[in-house]
Amino acid sequence: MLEQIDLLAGLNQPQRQAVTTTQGPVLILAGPGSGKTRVITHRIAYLVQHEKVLPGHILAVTFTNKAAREMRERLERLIGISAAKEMSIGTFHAICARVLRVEADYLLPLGLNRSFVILDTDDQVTLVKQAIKELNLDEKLYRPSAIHGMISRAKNEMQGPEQMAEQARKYSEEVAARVYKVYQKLLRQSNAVDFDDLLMLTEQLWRRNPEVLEKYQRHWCYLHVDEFQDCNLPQYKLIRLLGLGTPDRQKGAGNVCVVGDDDQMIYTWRGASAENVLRFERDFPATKVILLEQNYRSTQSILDAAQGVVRQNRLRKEKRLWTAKGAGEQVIFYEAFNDEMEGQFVAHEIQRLLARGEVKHRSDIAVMYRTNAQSRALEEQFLRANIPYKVIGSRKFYERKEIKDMLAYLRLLANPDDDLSFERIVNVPNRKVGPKTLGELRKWAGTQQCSLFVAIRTIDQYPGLGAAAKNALKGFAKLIEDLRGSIEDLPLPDLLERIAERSGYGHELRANAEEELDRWGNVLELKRVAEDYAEIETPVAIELFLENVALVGGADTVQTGDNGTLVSEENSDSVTLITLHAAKGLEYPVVFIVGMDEGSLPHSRSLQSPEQLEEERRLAYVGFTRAMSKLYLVRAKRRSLWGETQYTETSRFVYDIPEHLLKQIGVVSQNIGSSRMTKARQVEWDNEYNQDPFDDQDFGAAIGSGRRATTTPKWSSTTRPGQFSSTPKPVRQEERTPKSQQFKPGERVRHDKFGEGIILKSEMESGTEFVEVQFQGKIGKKRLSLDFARLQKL
Ligand SMILES: Nc1ncnc2c1ncn2[C@@H]1O[C@H](COP(=O)(O)OP(=O)(O)OP(=O)(O)O)[C@@H](O)[C@H]1O
Ligand SMILES: [Mg+2]
Repeated sequence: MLEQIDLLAGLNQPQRQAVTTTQGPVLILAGPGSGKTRVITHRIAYLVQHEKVLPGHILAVTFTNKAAREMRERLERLIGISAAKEMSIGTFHAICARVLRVEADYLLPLGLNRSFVILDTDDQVTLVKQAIKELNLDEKLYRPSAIHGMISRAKNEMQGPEQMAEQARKYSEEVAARVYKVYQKLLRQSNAVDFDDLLMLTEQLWRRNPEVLEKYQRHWCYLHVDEFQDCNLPQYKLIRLLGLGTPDRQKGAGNVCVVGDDDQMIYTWRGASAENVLRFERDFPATKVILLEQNYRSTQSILDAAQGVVRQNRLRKEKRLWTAKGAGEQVIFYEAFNDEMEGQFVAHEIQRLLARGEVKHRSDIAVMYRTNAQSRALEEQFLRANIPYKVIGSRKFYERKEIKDMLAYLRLLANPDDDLSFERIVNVPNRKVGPKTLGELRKWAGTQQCSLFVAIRTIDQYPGLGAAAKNALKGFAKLIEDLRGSIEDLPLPDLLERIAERSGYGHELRANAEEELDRWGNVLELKRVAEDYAEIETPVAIELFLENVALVGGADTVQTGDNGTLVSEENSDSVTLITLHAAKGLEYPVVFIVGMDEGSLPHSRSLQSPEQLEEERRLAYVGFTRAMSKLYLVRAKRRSLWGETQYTETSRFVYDIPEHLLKQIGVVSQNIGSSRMTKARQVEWDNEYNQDPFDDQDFGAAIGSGRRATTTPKWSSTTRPGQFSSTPKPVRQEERTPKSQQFKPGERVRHDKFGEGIILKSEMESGTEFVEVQFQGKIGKKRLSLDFARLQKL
């Protein structure tokens, strides 16, 4: 028998009120960390334990599957596994999919049956493409991803093709409405629905069939919704239909409890709207509004820093939020020279926190970023530093499909006999080389005792394949031959670009719509990695590049599960890498947010629109407020955005943090002469950072000087980030005598500690030669200043 836990003991007064107000509509509006999710969980347990509500009558809607899992686990601990099992806990999409399968008979007139499939975003875009073709529209003029986005937005506003056409103000919208119609037809023809359909169809089903609605109203008579601020219109309507309660109740008096925080609304691009709260109060006039003001998660410094950022938004209601945790530490701000060193800093700092016992478990640490492609630089450094990590919401960078595909192209160019790579990409993008053709080609290669690629040369002699299949194969072979022909002329990054363009794969990836899995962004990030090899002869560059990739993406990576999280590391102690969007609702003792620069956060796409900027601000707010005791804001002064290296500016959000709450550590930036280029010159650690792991001088030398540069001006904790770029400080007291460049890309060198390597790049900066070297094995790439590093030519 499960011991009864006092469900109210650990709650403050308004939280108790929220838990015990079990009848009628309840709206909880409160800031991050104030216990909204905890209140929902305890309320559900309370309903079962005290009010003897049957668990089957309880529905809880969460924003992600992960959140649903966590809530279920919490409830298992509070009221036992068997009771928790009977409850419905899931995302809107999951719940709707279940309803639709049960009520599949109602879908028959629409051309759907019980075994309908739910298309993922890639498949949805493919279907949009097909619809565009069917309408004889030019795919170049009407990008499938853009049209797909417009259709999805229309669906989120609950418009069908006709309504979309009626409301169209621009020609492109008219076109999209036409595509929408064909797209829906194609969906139904293949007995398929997209994500938006799940919501719309359920809403329609309930609205048009009162008897069905009533069944669910009686079944799920206690409704809970977490992250209410991010509901879109169909989701809101589902809440309203269900929440109105059974027909024998007074209108608008159902047992519906929604919790949210308008400052954390980060999905307006999916149709979330600030109207929700107003609508709710209008639709449910009996609503009891409960405010929670105590934050139990973060220190006051973290809260104040976060509020400094979100307070700049115009369209918001001020909320009170305080914590009993005390001021805590300042927020730490660090500027790295480039994104590689940004990752290096995070990795070293994590090691330092663990070594000093400041953090016990790696799972207490999360590193957050704006876009998935940003995980690459971090992953590379974590692998080098042997820090176990898991990527949430996406696969590890080198396991992402588009990256594996691009690398397979490169491998095949380097080695045409690489059958594994051949098989991976012979039909990527689709060239009509199906499994059957491939099977026949394998047979032919078997009889000829050669690789698949070589077998194509003689494929005309093989009777087992038709002309169309042979032509498809020959077309592919020609593509690879042509690309091989350009190896000598093109630097590695350009070669990657040519592969993407000539193969048509780039076009296909750009057509992909999903914001959160920006596949083309990942390919550009791969190209960025290749930039480091641009100055080396391409055949050697390919070899080094693939070697480096094998090192960071190879042996020690673990299999991933369906949802992209690591299976075998799921329960092991690892650091979490996660996008800001996916981090909503979560909390960690230590949070690093990387990419705190203009263009990354706020994202470059948002800079033109005040509304989108406000959303970026809320996103930063969500990120900051995930931290319990330590928050690091990290940025790179030089970053490659969309494949090009640029000097960046500190994120405007950093400047919104009250000065006394921010402590800058690390590199001083400087204006050199008339050049506008900001350069990293000096490293200096505050006293408390003296036990830093950079003792080995590896990092210091890498940035240019290291702790030996005792003349570095020490700055106070009140210095504002970015200020350095306008107030140059002396670097060295002695004058430098200009030296000439000693190393060239491609040269082999030896370093006392790092061993043998190859020079990738050499550049002079203010009289100092900086080289980038790829060392063998785990050491990998390093940027060294020749003022300090001793390199011997081999
Ligand atoms: N009364 C309380 N006493 C002790 N700890 C509490 C109390 N209320 C909440 N907490 C703790 O505070 C943390 C934040 O709570 P919770 O995640 O429920 O906040 P939230 O309002 O849902 O935040 P977010 O808006 O970020 O989703 C959790 O660790 C939770 O267990
Ligand atoms: Mg929450």
